[in-house]
Amino acid sequence: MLDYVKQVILVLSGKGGVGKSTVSTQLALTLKERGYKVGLLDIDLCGPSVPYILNLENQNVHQGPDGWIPVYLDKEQRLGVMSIGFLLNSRNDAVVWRGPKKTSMIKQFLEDVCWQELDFLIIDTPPGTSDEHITVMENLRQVPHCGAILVTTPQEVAIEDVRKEVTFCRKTGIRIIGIIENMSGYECPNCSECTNIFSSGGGKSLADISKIPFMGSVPIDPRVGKLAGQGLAAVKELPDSTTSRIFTEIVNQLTDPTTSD
Ligand SMILES: Nc1ncnc2c1ncn2[C@@H]1O[C@H](COP(=O)(O)OP(=O)(O)OP(=O)(O)O)[C@@H](O)[C@H]1O
Ligand code: SF4
Repeated sequence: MLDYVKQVILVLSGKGGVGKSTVSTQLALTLKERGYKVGLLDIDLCGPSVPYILNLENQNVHQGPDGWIPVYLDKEQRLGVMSIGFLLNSRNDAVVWRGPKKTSMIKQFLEDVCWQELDFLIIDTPPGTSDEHITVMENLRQVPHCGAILVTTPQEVAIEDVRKEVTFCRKTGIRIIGIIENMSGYECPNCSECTNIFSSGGGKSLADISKIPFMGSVPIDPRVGKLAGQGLAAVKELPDSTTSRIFTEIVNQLTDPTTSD
């Protein structure tokens, strides 16, 4: 399964609203800007926000002879996207499915999308550890070059939840690539001064304690919030921002052969 994908990255968070979809999309956009072929699979069945963030909300996926054809962000087809959101009439439609139906939809997402050859497949998951995660983990355990990035915010309560994610990954045998701390201070768009609104450094200390690589701290930047809905990469639109620098560093870590399995 997924043998045409060089690297699969699951993006996980213990809590909702920590910016997991923002991190997944900026990661995908940064990799695309660097010339990689990328797939972004949104399996947040209850709150699929990737089509909105990438400004692809009114697009439809089509069934080809070999499965679903993803929606492409660019005409060069460097970033393909698949989301349950493409199958709903509106973003506000709730998917109220029981476990078995969710499980079979996720299996279809993993098996029946014609991605073509990909350098990276990024999988945006729902928050927490639910049926969806168990299905994904069971299906991906055998896939070489599969790992998870954990996203958290600096507050203690979010860190506690990410600790549970670490245990979950270790129990299910998924390699943890690293932790990203999002909303780590507020970067003023005028003078670039960064103010710690919450406590800071929680993600880094959890990474140190758990012996997991710490990949970077992304500040709250209102300009990044505004990129959501437009499908624009911070590395291209805000090249001088801290966010751009951090995503560049994160992608360097992912593409450096000495840091991968
Ligand atoms: N670094 C940031 N700077 C500014 N705004 C941000 C940042 N990260 C996320 N946001 C904003 O916070 C909100 C929540 O982000 P996002 O949807 O990515 O979170 P999530 O963890 O995926 O949520 P969910 O639990 O619903 O899946 C969005 O409005 C997003 O634009
Ligand atoms: S951080 Fe700098 S630019 Fe932003 S409000 Fe304060 S002084 Fe003004």
